[in-house]
Amino acid sequence: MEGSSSLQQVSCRAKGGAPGFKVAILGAAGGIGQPLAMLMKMNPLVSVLHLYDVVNSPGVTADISHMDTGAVVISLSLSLWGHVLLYNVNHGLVRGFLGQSQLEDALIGMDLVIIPAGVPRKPGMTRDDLFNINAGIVKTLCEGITKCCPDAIVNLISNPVNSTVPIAAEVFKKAGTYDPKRLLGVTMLDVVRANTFVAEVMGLDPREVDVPVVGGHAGVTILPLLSQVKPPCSFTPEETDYLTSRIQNGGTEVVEDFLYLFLSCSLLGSAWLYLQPIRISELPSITEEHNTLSCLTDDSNFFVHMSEAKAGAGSATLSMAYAAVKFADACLRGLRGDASVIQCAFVASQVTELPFFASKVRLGRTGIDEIYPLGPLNVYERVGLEKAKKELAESIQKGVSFIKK
Ligand SMILES: NC(=O)C1=CN([C@@H]2O[C@H](COP(=O)(O)OP(=O)(O)OC[C@H]3O[C@@H](n4cnc5c(N)ncnc54)[C@H](O)[C@@H]3O)[C@@H](O)[C@H]2O)C=CC1
Ligand SMILES: O=C([O-])CC(=O)C(=O)O
Repeated sequence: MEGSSSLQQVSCRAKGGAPGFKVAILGAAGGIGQPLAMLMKMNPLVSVLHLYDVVNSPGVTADISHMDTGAVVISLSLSLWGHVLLYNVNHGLVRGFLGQSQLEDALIGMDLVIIPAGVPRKPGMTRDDLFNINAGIVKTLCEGITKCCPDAIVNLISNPVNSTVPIAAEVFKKAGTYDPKRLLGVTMLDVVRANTFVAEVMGLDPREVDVPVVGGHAGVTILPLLSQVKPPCSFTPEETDYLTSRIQNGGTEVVEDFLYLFLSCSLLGSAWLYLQPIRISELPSITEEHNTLSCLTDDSNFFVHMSEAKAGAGSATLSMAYAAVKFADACLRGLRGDASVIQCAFVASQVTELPFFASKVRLGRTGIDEIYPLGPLNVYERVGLEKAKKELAESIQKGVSFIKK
Protein backbone atom coordinates (compact mmCIF):
# COMPACT_ATOMS: atom_id res chain seq x y z
CA MET A 1 0.00 0.00 0.00
CA GLU A 2 1.55 3.23 -1.14
CA GLY A 3 0.49 5.28 1.86
CA SER A 4 1.86 2.99 4.54
CA SER A 5 4.99 1.71 2.88
CA SER A 6 7.05 4.68 3.92
CA LEU A 7 6.27 3.97 7.58
CA GLN A 8 7.61 0.45 7.52
CA GLN A 9 11.11 -0.21 8.57
CA VAL A 10 12.94 -1.21 5.47
CA SER A 11 16.32 -2.80 5.67
CA CYS A 12 18.66 -1.09 3.35
CA ARG A 13 22.34 -0.99 2.78
CA ALA A 14 24.01 2.36 3.06
CA LYS A 15 27.16 2.76 1.06
CA GLY A 16 29.78 1.66 3.54
CA GLY A 17 32.65 3.94 4.32
CA ALA A 18 31.71 6.65 1.81
CA PRO A 19 34.36 9.35 2.06
CA GLY A 20 33.20 12.80 3.01
CA PHE A 21 32.05 14.93 5.89
CA LYS A 22 29.04 14.82 8.16
CA VAL A 23 26.99 17.99 7.99
CA ALA A 24 23.93 19.07 9.98
CA ILE A 25 21.59 21.88 8.99
CA LEU A 26 19.55 23.34 11.88
CA GLY A 27 16.48 25.12 10.54
CA ALA A 28 16.50 22.88 7.48
CA ALA A 29 12.81 23.24 6.62
CA GLY A 30 12.94 27.03 6.27
CA GLY A 31 13.30 29.38 3.36
CA ILE A 32 17.09 29.13 3.46
CA GLY A 33 17.22 25.64 4.95
CA GLN A 34 15.45 23.86 2.09
CA PRO A 35 17.53 25.09 -0.86
CA LEU A 36 20.62 24.86 1.36
CA ALA A 37 19.82 21.21 2.11
CA MET A 38 19.32 20.55 -1.59
CA LEU A 39 22.61 22.16 -2.54
CA MET A 40 24.51 20.38 0.25
CA LYS A 41 23.03 17.08 -0.96
CA MET A 42 24.73 17.88 -4.28
CA ASN A 43 28.09 18.60 -2.68
CA PRO A 44 30.53 15.73 -3.28
CA LEU A 45 32.36 16.51 -0.02
CA VAL A 46 29.27 15.59 2.02
CA SER A 47 28.62 11.96 2.87
CA VAL A 48 26.05 12.37 5.65
CA LEU A 49 23.46 15.12 5.85
CA HIS A 50 21.29 15.64 8.95
CA LEU A 51 18.27 17.90 8.55
CA TYR A 52 16.87 19.29 11.79
CA ASP A 53 13.92 21.62 12.33
CA VAL A 54 11.03 22.09 14.71
CA VAL A 55 8.57 21.65 11.83
CA ASN A 56 8.37 19.85 8.49
CA SER A 57 11.78 18.19 8.51
CA PRO A 58 10.32 14.74 7.69
CA GLY A 59 8.88 15.95 4.40
CA VAL A 60 11.96 17.92 3.43
CA THR A 61 14.13 14.90 4.26
CA ALA A 62 12.00 12.50 2.24
CA ASP A 63 12.06 14.88 -0.69
CA ILE A 64 15.81 15.55 -0.64
CA SER A 65 16.61 11.89 -0.06
CA HIS A 66 15.34 10.99 -3.52
CA MET A 67 18.13 12.94 -5.20
CA ASP A 68 20.60 10.53 -6.77
CA THR A 69 23.66 12.33 -5.47
CA GLY A 70 26.43 11.21 -3.12
CA ALA A 71 25.20 12.30 0.29
CA VAL A 72 22.50 9.78 1.04
CA VAL A 73 19.43 9.29 3.22
CA ILE A 74 18.99 6.41 5.64
CA SER A 75 16.31 6.94 8.12
CA LEU A 76 13.98 9.37 9.65
CA SER A 77 12.56 9.00 13.10
CA LEU A 78 9.67 11.09 14.25
CA SER A 79 7.48 11.20 17.29
CA LEU A 80 3.87 10.64 16.40
CA TRP A 81 1.08 10.20 18.95
CA GLY A 82 3.68 9.37 21.57
CA HIS A 83 5.27 6.56 19.55
CA VAL A 84 8.55 6.70 17.79
CA LEU A 85 8.15 5.31 14.33
CA LEU A 86 11.22 4.58 12.35
CA TYR A 87 10.94 4.81 8.65
CA ASN A 88 13.67 4.43 6.19
CA VAL A 89 13.29 6.90 3.43
CA ASN A 90 15.97 5.58 1.17
CA HIS A 91 19.34 4.00 1.33
CA GLY A 92 21.78 6.71 2.01
CA LEU A 93 22.69 9.21 4.60
CA VAL A 94 20.26 12.11 4.70
CA ARG A 95 18.44 11.96 8.00
CA GLY A 96 15.65 14.13 9.25
CA PHE A 97 15.21 15.19 12.87
CA LEU A 98 12.12 16.87 14.22
CA GLY A 99 11.82 18.90 17.40
CA GLN A 100 13.93 19.56 20.45
CA SER A 101 13.89 15.92 21.60
CA GLN A 102 15.83 14.95 18.45
CA LEU A 103 18.34 17.79 18.48
CA GLU A 104 21.08 15.77 20.13
CA ASP A 105 20.68 12.87 17.69
CA ALA A 106 20.91 15.36 14.86
CA LEU A 107 24.21 16.70 16.16
CA ILE A 108 26.16 13.67 17.29
CA GLY A 109 29.35 13.21 15.29
CA MET A 110 28.93 16.16 12.96
CA ASP A 111 31.96 17.80 11.34
CA LEU A 112 30.09 20.93 10.25
CA VAL A 113 26.89 22.45 11.65
CA ILE A 114 25.13 25.13 9.59
CA ILE A 115 22.52 27.22 11.44
CA PRO A 116 19.85 29.12 9.50
CA ALA A 117 17.22 28.58 12.24
CA GLY A 118 15.19 31.54 13.37
CA VAL A 119 12.79 34.19 12.18
CA PRO A 120 13.52 36.45 9.19
CA ARG A 121 12.81 40.18 8.87
CA LYS A 122 9.59 41.75 7.69
CA PRO A 123 9.40 45.16 6.01
CA GLY A 124 10.29 47.98 8.40
CA MET A 125 12.37 45.76 10.69
CA THR A 126 16.12 45.83 11.25
CA ARG A 127 18.11 42.66 11.77
CA ASP A 128 18.47 43.69 15.41
CA ASP A 129 14.67 43.50 15.77
CA LEU A 130 15.09 39.72 15.40
CA PHE A 131 17.31 39.54 18.49
CA ASN A 132 14.61 38.74 21.05
CA ILE A 133 13.46 35.58 19.25
CA ASN A 134 16.62 34.40 17.53
CA ALA A 135 18.97 34.86 20.49
CA GLY A 136 17.14 32.15 22.43
CA ILE A 137 16.99 29.82 19.44
CA VAL A 138 20.72 30.13 18.78
CA LYS A 139 21.50 29.64 22.49
CA THR A 140 19.53 26.36 22.63
CA LEU A 141 21.08 25.02 19.42
CA CYS A 142 24.59 25.91 20.56
CA GLU A 143 24.01 24.18 23.89
CA GLY A 144 23.26 21.06 21.85
CA ILE A 145 26.50 21.50 19.92
CA THR A 146 28.57 21.74 23.13
CA LYS A 147 27.15 18.39 24.23
CA CYS A 148 27.15 16.43 20.99
CA CYS A 149 29.77 17.77 18.59
CA PRO A 150 31.99 20.29 20.40
CA ASP A 151 34.68 19.92 17.74
CA ALA A 152 32.39 20.73 14.81
CA ILE A 153 32.88 23.81 12.68
CA VAL A 154 29.83 26.08 13.17
CA ASN A 155 28.53 28.30 10.36
CA LEU A 156 26.06 30.73 11.93
CA ILE A 157 23.56 32.34 9.55
CA SER A 158 20.72 33.35 11.93
CA ASN A 159 20.37 37.11 12.34
CA PRO A 160 21.45 39.40 13.82
CA VAL A 161 24.80 37.73 13.04
CA ASN A 162 26.65 40.60 14.77
CA SER A 163 25.05 39.43 18.03
CA THR A 164 24.34 35.72 17.46
CA VAL A 165 28.03 34.90 16.96
CA PRO A 166 28.95 36.46 20.34
CA ILE A 167 26.01 34.55 21.85
CA ALA A 168 27.35 31.27 20.45
CA ALA A 169 30.85 32.08 21.72
CA GLU A 170 29.53 32.72 25.24
CA VAL A 171 27.53 29.49 25.26
CA PHE A 172 30.62 27.54 24.20
CA LYS A 173 32.79 29.37 26.77
CA LYS A 174 30.33 28.55 29.53
CA ALA A 175 30.50 24.88 28.60
CA GLY A 176 34.30 24.96 28.31
CA THR A 177 34.24 23.94 24.64
CA TYR A 178 34.94 27.27 22.96
CA ASP A 179 37.43 27.22 20.11
CA PRO A 180 37.31 30.55 18.27
CA LYS A 181 38.81 28.88 15.20
CA ARG A 182 35.64 26.86 14.73
CA LEU A 183 32.94 29.51 15.04
CA LEU A 184 32.18 31.51 11.91
CA GLY A 185 29.40 34.02 11.27
CA VAL A 186 28.33 33.73 7.64
CA THR A 187 28.77 37.06 5.81
CA MET A 188 29.29 35.41 2.44
CA LEU A 189 26.10 36.89 1.01
CA ASP A 190 27.60 40.36 1.35
CA VAL A 191 30.57 39.22 -0.74
CA VAL A 192 28.31 37.50 -3.27
CA ARG A 193 26.24 40.69 -3.62
CA ALA A 194 29.32 42.90 -3.81
CA ASN A 195 30.82 40.74 -6.56
CA THR A 196 27.54 40.89 -8.50
CA PHE A 197 26.96 44.64 -8.16
CA VAL A 198 30.58 45.55 -8.95
CA ALA A 199 30.51 43.28 -11.99
CA GLU A 200 27.32 45.01 -13.17
CA VAL A 201 28.83 48.47 -12.87
CA MET A 202 32.17 47.52 -14.43
CA GLY A 203 30.76 45.24 -17.14
CA LEU A 204 32.69 42.23 -15.79
CA ASP A 205 31.87 38.56 -15.27
CA PRO A 206 30.89 38.31 -11.54
CA ARG A 207 32.73 35.01 -11.27
CA GLU A 208 35.96 36.86 -11.92
CA VAL A 209 35.33 39.60 -9.35
CA ASP A 210 36.47 39.38 -5.75
CA VAL A 211 35.37 42.12 -3.33
CA PRO A 212 36.49 41.83 0.29
CA VAL A 213 33.61 42.82 2.58
CA VAL A 214 34.63 43.35 6.21
CA GLY A 215 33.06 44.52 9.49
CA GLY A 216 29.80 42.76 10.21
CA HIS A 217 26.45 41.84 8.71
CA ALA A 218 24.00 44.73 9.17
CA GLY A 219 23.72 48.16 7.56
CA VAL A 220 26.80 50.32 8.02
CA THR A 221 28.71 47.45 9.61
CA ILE A 222 28.85 45.88 6.12
CA LEU A 223 31.98 47.52 4.72
CA PRO A 224 32.97 46.64 1.15
CA LEU A 225 36.63 47.43 0.45
CA LEU A 226 36.26 48.67 -3.10
CA SER A 227 39.88 49.83 -3.14
CA GLN A 228 40.91 46.17 -2.91
CA VAL A 229 38.66 44.71 -5.60
CA LYS A 230 40.19 42.08 -7.86
CA PRO A 231 40.71 42.59 -10.74
CA PRO A 232 41.82 46.09 -9.78
CA CYS A 233 39.07 48.60 -10.66
CA SER A 234 38.81 52.31 -10.12
CA PHE A 235 35.44 53.80 -9.21
CA THR A 236 34.16 57.35 -9.41
CA PRO A 237 32.96 58.83 -6.08
CA GLU A 238 29.36 58.36 -7.33
CA GLU A 239 29.99 54.70 -8.15
CA THR A 240 31.62 54.18 -4.75
CA ASP A 241 28.61 55.72 -3.00
CA TYR A 242 26.15 53.73 -5.08
CA LEU A 243 27.96 50.41 -4.65
CA THR A 244 28.59 50.83 -0.92
CA SER A 245 24.97 51.75 -0.28
CA ARG A 246 23.60 48.97 -2.49
CA ILE A 247 25.78 46.33 -0.82
CA GLN A 248 24.89 47.59 2.67
CA ASN A 249 21.18 47.60 1.80
CA GLY A 250 21.14 44.37 -0.23
CA GLY A 251 19.17 42.50 2.42
CA THR A 252 16.59 45.28 2.72
CA GLU A 253 16.26 45.40 -1.07
CA VAL A 254 14.93 41.83 -0.89
CA VAL A 255 12.82 42.29 2.24
CA GLU A 256 10.79 45.26 1.06
CA ASP A 257 9.92 47.32 -1.95
CA PHE A 258 12.90 49.50 -2.55
CA LEU A 259 13.83 52.18 -4.99
CA TYR A 260 17.16 53.32 -6.31
CA LEU A 261 16.83 56.88 -7.42
CA PHE A 262 19.41 58.43 -9.65
CA LEU A 263 19.67 61.92 -10.98
CA SER A 264 20.94 61.80 -14.50
CA CYS A 265 23.49 64.45 -15.29
CA SER A 266 22.45 64.92 -18.91
CA LEU A 267 25.24 67.41 -19.44
CA LEU A 268 27.74 64.70 -18.61
CA GLY A 269 26.35 62.19 -21.06
CA SER A 270 26.05 58.77 -19.50
CA ALA A 271 27.20 59.68 -15.97
CA TRP A 272 24.65 59.21 -13.17
CA LEU A 273 24.67 61.04 -9.91
CA TYR A 274 23.46 58.60 -7.29
CA LEU A 275 21.10 59.99 -4.66
CA GLN A 276 19.89 57.32 -2.25
CA PRO A 277 17.74 54.23 -1.84
CA ILE A 278 14.15 55.12 -0.95
CA ARG A 279 11.27 52.92 0.15
CA ILE A 280 8.34 52.72 -2.26
CA SER A 281 5.96 53.57 0.55
CA GLU A 282 7.73 56.90 0.83
CA LEU A 283 7.01 57.71 -2.82
CA PRO A 284 3.31 56.91 -3.29
CA SER A 285 3.12 58.75 -6.61
CA ILE A 286 5.27 56.21 -8.40
CA THR A 287 3.43 53.30 -9.98
CA GLU A 288 4.32 50.06 -8.28
CA GLU A 289 5.15 46.98 -10.31
CA HIS A 290 6.68 43.78 -9.14
CA ASN A 291 9.56 43.64 -11.51
CA THR A 292 12.33 46.09 -12.22
CA LEU A 293 10.82 49.40 -13.14
CA SER A 294 12.66 52.01 -15.09
CA CYS A 295 10.98 55.29 -15.77
CA LEU A 296 12.13 58.62 -17.03
CA THR A 297 10.52 61.84 -15.93
CA ASP A 298 9.47 64.47 -18.46
CA ASP A 299 12.82 66.16 -18.59
CA SER A 300 14.70 62.84 -18.59
CA ASN A 301 16.42 63.82 -15.42
CA PHE A 302 15.49 60.87 -13.25
CA PHE A 303 16.11 57.19 -13.55
CA VAL A 304 14.32 54.99 -11.09
CA HIS A 305 15.13 51.36 -10.49
CA MET A 306 12.77 49.35 -8.32
CA SER A 307 13.75 45.95 -7.11
CA GLU A 308 11.45 42.97 -6.95
CA ALA A 309 10.84 42.69 -3.23
CA LYS A 310 9.31 40.01 -1.03
CA ALA A 311 7.21 42.63 0.77
CA GLY A 312 6.37 40.64 3.89
CA ALA A 313 7.20 37.14 2.68
CA GLY A 314 10.63 37.05 4.33
CA SER A 315 14.19 37.89 3.43
CA ALA A 316 16.82 36.53 1.08
CA THR A 317 16.66 32.74 0.91
CA LEU A 318 17.90 31.56 -2.49
CA SER A 319 20.94 33.82 -2.80
CA MET A 320 21.61 33.07 0.88
CA ALA A 321 21.44 29.32 0.34
CA TYR A 322 23.85 29.76 -2.59
CA ALA A 323 26.18 31.86 -0.42
CA ALA A 324 25.92 29.45 2.52
CA VAL A 325 26.87 26.51 0.34
CA LYS A 326 29.78 28.43 -1.17
CA PHE A 327 30.97 29.15 2.37
CA ALA A 328 30.31 25.64 3.73
CA ASP A 329 32.13 24.15 0.77
CA ALA A 330 35.14 26.37 1.58
CA CYS A 331 35.05 25.12 5.20
CA LEU A 332 34.92 21.50 4.03
CA ARG A 333 37.76 22.03 1.57
CA GLY A 334 39.75 23.52 4.45
CA LEU A 335 38.95 20.50 6.63
CA ARG A 336 40.08 18.24 3.79
CA GLY A 337 43.44 20.02 3.80
CA ASP A 338 43.17 22.04 0.58
CA ALA A 339 45.65 24.90 0.45
CA SER A 340 44.71 28.59 0.27
CA VAL A 341 41.00 28.40 0.99
CA ILE A 342 40.18 32.02 1.79
CA GLN A 343 36.80 33.62 2.47
CA CYS A 344 35.40 36.52 4.49
CA ALA A 345 33.61 35.66 7.75
CA PHE A 346 32.59 37.27 11.05
CA VAL A 347 34.94 35.73 13.61
CA ALA A 348 36.72 36.29 16.91
CA SER A 349 39.47 38.60 15.82
CA GLN A 350 42.30 40.90 16.75
CA VAL A 351 42.19 42.75 13.45
CA THR A 352 40.54 45.70 15.25
CA GLU A 353 40.04 46.47 18.95
CA LEU A 354 36.64 44.70 18.76
CA PRO A 355 36.40 41.07 19.91
CA PHE A 356 34.66 40.03 16.68
CA PHE A 357 35.06 41.36 13.17
CA ALA A 358 34.51 40.11 9.64
CA SER A 359 37.56 39.92 7.44
CA LYS A 360 39.31 37.47 5.15
CA VAL A 361 40.22 34.21 6.86
CA ARG A 362 42.14 31.17 5.65
CA LEU A 363 40.36 27.90 6.37
CA GLY A 364 42.22 24.73 7.27
CA ARG A 365 41.98 21.33 8.91
CA THR A 366 40.94 22.77 12.27
CA GLY A 367 38.83 25.69 11.14
CA ILE A 368 40.37 29.15 10.84
CA ASP A 369 44.12 28.91 10.23
CA GLU A 370 44.78 32.59 9.71
CA ILE A 371 42.93 35.89 9.95
CA TYR A 372 44.16 38.51 7.53
CA PRO A 373 44.56 42.18 8.40
CA LEU A 374 42.38 44.69 6.58
CA GLY A 375 45.16 45.98 4.33
CA PRO A 376 45.44 49.60 3.21
CA LEU A 377 42.12 51.49 3.35
CA ASN A 378 41.34 54.72 1.54
CA VAL A 379 39.78 57.73 3.32
CA TYR A 380 36.24 56.70 2.38
CA GLU A 381 36.78 53.23 3.84
CA ARG A 382 38.45 54.57 6.99
CA VAL A 383 35.38 56.74 7.67
CA GLY A 384 33.15 53.71 7.01
CA LEU A 385 35.26 51.60 9.36
CA GLU A 386 34.74 53.98 12.26
CA LYS A 387 30.94 53.95 11.72
CA ALA A 388 30.97 50.17 11.43
CA LYS A 389 32.96 49.68 14.63
CA LYS A 390 30.65 51.93 16.65
CA GLU A 391 27.54 49.93 15.72
CA LEU A 392 29.33 46.59 15.92
CA ALA A 393 30.57 47.23 19.46
CA GLU A 394 26.97 47.63 20.68
CA SER A 395 25.69 44.55 18.83
CA ILE A 396 28.52 42.39 20.14
CA GLN A 397 27.97 43.59 23.70
CA LYS A 398 24.24 42.88 23.40
CA GLY A 399 24.98 39.27 22.44
CA VAL A 400 27.54 38.78 25.22
CA SER A 401 25.20 40.26 27.86
CA PHE A 402 22.36 37.99 26.75
CA ILE A 403 24.30 34.97 28.02
CA LYS A 404 26.21 36.60 30.88
CA LYS A 405 23.23 38.31 32.49
N1 LIG B 1 23.64 35.68 7.49
C1 LIG B 1 23.00 36.09 6.41
O1 LIG B 1 23.60 36.61 5.46
C2 LIG B 1 21.52 35.90 6.31
C3 LIG B 1 20.80 35.52 7.40
N2 LIG B 1 19.45 35.32 7.31
C4 LIG B 1 18.76 34.90 8.53
O2 LIG B 1 18.54 33.49 8.48
C5 LIG B 1 17.44 33.16 9.34
C6 LIG B 1 16.47 32.22 8.64
O3 LIG B 1 15.88 32.83 7.55
P1 LIG B 1 14.76 32.05 6.66
O4 LIG B 1 15.25 30.70 6.32
O5 LIG B 1 14.37 32.95 5.58
O6 LIG B 1 13.59 31.94 7.74
P2 LIG B 1 12.38 30.87 7.74
O7 LIG B 1 11.39 31.34 8.72
O8 LIG B 1 11.93 30.61 6.36
O9 LIG B 1 13.08 29.55 8.25
C7 LIG B 1 13.58 29.43 9.55
C8 LIG B 1 13.46 28.00 9.97
O10 LIG B 1 13.98 27.90 11.30
C9 LIG B 1 13.16 26.99 11.98
N3 LIG B 1 13.30 27.14 13.42
C10 LIG B 1 12.70 28.05 14.24
N4 LIG B 1 13.06 27.82 15.51
C11 LIG B 1 13.88 26.75 15.49
C12 LIG B 1 14.57 26.03 16.48
N5 LIG B 1 14.47 26.35 17.77
N6 LIG B 1 15.31 24.98 16.10
C13 LIG B 1 15.42 24.65 14.79
N7 LIG B 1 14.79 25.29 13.81
C14 LIG B 1 14.03 26.33 14.15
C15 LIG B 1 11.75 27.29 11.50
O11 LIG B 1 10.87 26.23 11.78
C16 LIG B 1 12.01 27.51 10.03
O12 LIG B 1 11.85 26.31 9.30
C17 LIG B 1 16.79 34.50 9.73
O13 LIG B 1 17.23 34.86 11.02
C18 LIG B 1 17.36 35.46 8.70
O14 LIG B 1 17.40 36.79 9.16
C19 LIG B 1 18.79 35.48 6.14
C20 LIG B 1 19.47 35.86 5.00
C21 LIG B 1 20.88 36.15 5.01
O1 LIG C 1 18.28 41.32 5.32
C1 LIG C 1 17.92 40.35 6.01
O2 LIG C 1 17.15 40.42 6.96
C2 LIG C 1 18.51 39.02 5.68
C3 LIG C 1 19.95 39.19 5.49
O3 LIG C 1 20.71 39.20 6.43
C4 LIG C 1 20.44 39.51 4.16
O4 LIG C 1 19.72 39.31 3.16
O5 LIG C 1 21.57 39.98 4.06
